[in-house]
Amino acid sequence: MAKFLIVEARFYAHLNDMLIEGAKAALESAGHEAQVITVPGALEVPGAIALAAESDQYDGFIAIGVVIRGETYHFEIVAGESARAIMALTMDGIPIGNGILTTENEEQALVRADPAQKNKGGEAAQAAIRMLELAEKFS
Ligand SMILES: Nc1c(NC[C@H](O)[C@H](O)[C@H](O)CO)[nH]c(=O)[nH]c1=O
Ligand SMILES: CC(=O)[C@@H](O)COP(=O)(O)O
Repeated sequence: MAKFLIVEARFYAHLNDMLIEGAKAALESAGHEAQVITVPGALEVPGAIALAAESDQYDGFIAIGVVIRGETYHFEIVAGESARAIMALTMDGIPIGNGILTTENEEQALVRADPAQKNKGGEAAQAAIRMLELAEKFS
């Protein structure tokens, strides 16, 4: 059994609840443990993962959040920089699945957050599980 940390950017609570439900279901069905911590937004997720990875308390990580386009360029920064920083951590060998949705509107986010529809939270958890398997295989 591995220990995963779900790092959620709790900007849209009702959407996060669905994403976390899907992620936890995927982890539990694979026999793994899940804990959840919360940060304000997607820009804080990579830093929180980096801090938690440094603690050596967890085997893998799932980033959860929702970034919905508003009126300004800020969407590009939040969506792009959180993804870029998470990818950088992945390239450092930290097993991470990225379940941060980046959508044009809430309707698109709802379909992707819902475990009964596109289940992006479960998808991110499965990615993290696979990356941990590879980290163990190549260590
Ligand atoms: N607009 C969204 C944000 N913005 C907040 C940033 O992520 C960050 O918390 C702030 O800039 C302080 O550093 N975050 C989301 O997760 N989703 C959004 O739609
Ligand atoms: C993704 C965002 O940062 C967004 O929610 C902010 O909205 P706005 O660009 O209208 O300030």
